[in-house]
Amino acid sequence: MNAAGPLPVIDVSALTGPGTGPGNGPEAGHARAEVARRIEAACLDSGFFYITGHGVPQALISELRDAADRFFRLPEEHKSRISMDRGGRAWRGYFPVGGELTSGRPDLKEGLYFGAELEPDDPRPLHGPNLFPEEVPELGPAVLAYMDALTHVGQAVMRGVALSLGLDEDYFAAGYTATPTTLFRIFHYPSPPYADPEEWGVGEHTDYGLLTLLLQDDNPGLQVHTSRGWIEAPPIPGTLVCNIGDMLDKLTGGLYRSTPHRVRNATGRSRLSFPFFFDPGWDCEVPPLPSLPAREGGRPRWDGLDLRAFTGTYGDYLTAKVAKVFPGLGCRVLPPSSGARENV
Ligand SMILES: O=C(O)CCC(=O)C(=O)O
Ligand SMILES: [Fe+2]
Repeated sequence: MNAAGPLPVIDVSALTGPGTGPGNGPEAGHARAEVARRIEAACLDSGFFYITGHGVPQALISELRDAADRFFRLPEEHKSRISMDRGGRAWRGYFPVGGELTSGRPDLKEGLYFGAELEPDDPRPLHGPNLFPEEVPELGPAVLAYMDALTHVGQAVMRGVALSLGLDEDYFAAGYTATPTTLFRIFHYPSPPYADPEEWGVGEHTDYGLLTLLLQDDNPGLQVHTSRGWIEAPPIPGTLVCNIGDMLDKLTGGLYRSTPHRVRNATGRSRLSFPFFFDPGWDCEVPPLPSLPAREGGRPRWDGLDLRAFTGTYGDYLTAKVAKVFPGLGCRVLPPSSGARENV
């Protein structure tokens, strides 16, 4: 592991607080511009940074962690009462260790998948009601409150991203994220022996959407593939790790790269992590931003994929990705005629 310098920590409170509206004075605008400059530097470098000043109450974070910890300590037969098989096309619920294949191999993690709470008859794949455990009744309310809080953080960071790209601060909120796709997962990485060096908690991958906002417990494990090599992104109390996903890469024509990362829990303890995905609306197509100069080439992606070649909606992209990491579920979420699978 290359011990290159740590990732930047950016205080985003200027983006979450009162904005540049009438009566707020020029200072608010200056503060936002400064945060945007730091976000730009981080996105041009590794695409990964920590944020502070996000405004998510510590009490809510503690409630969520405690409830998740209680859930993963339940016996397997209780956890599997909300198994993903029961969530169907909504892609919700619990999956056991080895149940997800991020890099074509089973991950050494178990987890819970959540999303916006919707009706069972929602026609879109990956949309519908959540499956919450009866054994831990406090988990459901904590998840929904946390997703709500993180949606605000996502909008705030995207204001900074917009400013960093020379766009109006509400550029994304007025379009791509007017109705964002929001997904939330809780992962538990047991502390396995890792006899095989090719075994990972989460295999190397990039994230699919615009931004990922990751809450970690006290245990390290996340590794990021920067241009200087693999570095660790250990937990820093009070922060969230923020990284950009494939859709922001695609929108910026590769100017902001979505960076591969992976997880190995070698602490000897259990590790919990809470990634929240803040993504474009389901029906949005995501061509390069018209305001940016067209860019040719650039370094090849880790997986050889050319994001510019994909032309469908974000919903198409996400559904095809999910079909790959959960092959059993894929046949249920992807219509047989979908061509998206081949392109992603
Ligand atoms: O668990 C982590 O620290 C990261 C998880 C991750 O990369 C993901 O869910 O996309
Ligand atoms: Fe990820």
